[in-house]
Amino acid sequence: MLPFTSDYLSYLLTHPSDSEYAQAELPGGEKIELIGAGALVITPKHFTNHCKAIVLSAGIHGNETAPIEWLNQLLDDLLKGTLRTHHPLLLLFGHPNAMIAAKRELEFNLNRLFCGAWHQGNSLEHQRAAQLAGWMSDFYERFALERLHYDLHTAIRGSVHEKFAVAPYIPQRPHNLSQLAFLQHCDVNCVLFYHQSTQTFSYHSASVHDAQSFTVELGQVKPFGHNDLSRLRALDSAIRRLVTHVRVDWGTVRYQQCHWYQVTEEIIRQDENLEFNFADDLANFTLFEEGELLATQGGGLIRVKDGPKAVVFPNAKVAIGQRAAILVKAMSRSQCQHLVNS
Ligand SMILES: O=C(O)CCC(=O)N[C@@H](CCC(=O)O)C(=O)O
Ligand SMILES: [Zn+2]
Repeated sequence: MLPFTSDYLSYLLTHPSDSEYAQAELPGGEKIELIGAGALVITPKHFTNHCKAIVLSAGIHGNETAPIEWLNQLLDDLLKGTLRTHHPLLLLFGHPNAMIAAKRELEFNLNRLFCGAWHQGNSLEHQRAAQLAGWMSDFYERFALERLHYDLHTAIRGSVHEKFAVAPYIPQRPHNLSQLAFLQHCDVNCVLFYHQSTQTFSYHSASVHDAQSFTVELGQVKPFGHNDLSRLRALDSAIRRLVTHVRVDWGTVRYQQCHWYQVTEEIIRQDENLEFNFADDLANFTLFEEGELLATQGGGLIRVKDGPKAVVFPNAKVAIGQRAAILVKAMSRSQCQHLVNS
């Protein structure tokens, strides 16, 4: 029996370290297992090899509450039996202790500790990254199906593109156009194609497990109870369609609506003195022209090269040695069209 009947999030926030295993049968006959704090596996009674092993994660950063609330609602509908899944699901509530503290992170940025980086420390975040990666690995091995992972976040700043995805850098693998079309069904028309390997959760699932995965940014950070979940209606419908059908044809990418960007470089915080040359509330994707001054650091000037370029995720307060911003270059209409037709 599960220790909750609905609203798992409320249970989790009062039992963040409860690691008891529990299982139950859902009204539709699927098996639900609570495999640890914030981790649930749902297995349909019958599934074929056309099905997919789907991981949905939210709250890797504790204060990014809209996707956490959304995931809790999805789980509620599975618990009630008003939503039934044809695919094995792993639902992960990333960082319960940071959720309770209403903070992005406690000591370390959890989303920089995957791909084995969890071995480099013993903080709560290092332990949690190892645990989340272990659950993911067990799940994907158990089902031996095509693998999907959507890691849902919200951004610190406002954004020119309210919703956008980061596609991990897997150079040996062509872009999956059906996944890009799926993102459009989620109202995510903006995609950043990363230029190098990272230690994020979505890069972990793509590089270690060959999953089709994305970090998906779904608006701006707000406290629990202050989100307008109607902004996630398209994502909600697309994911419900994904889980309730054995196969969905997401159609072709509508390249006229694509705002795709190539990531060209990262600004790394090298010391205490990194300062951006723009306002704290500058929106993500604000464009800077060739030669414009972006930041000063260690007495040096960081200017735009090969502009215009847009700035995404600027944050001068990240830990030293971490990514303090990324610079992206918009892909032209013909580059998008070329990718779509490739
Ligand atoms: O708004 C911000 O500055 C950060 C929002 C956020 O958490 N973004 C993710 C992106 C992960 C990726 O690059 O795939 C992060 O920084 O971890
Ligand atoms: Zn985040």
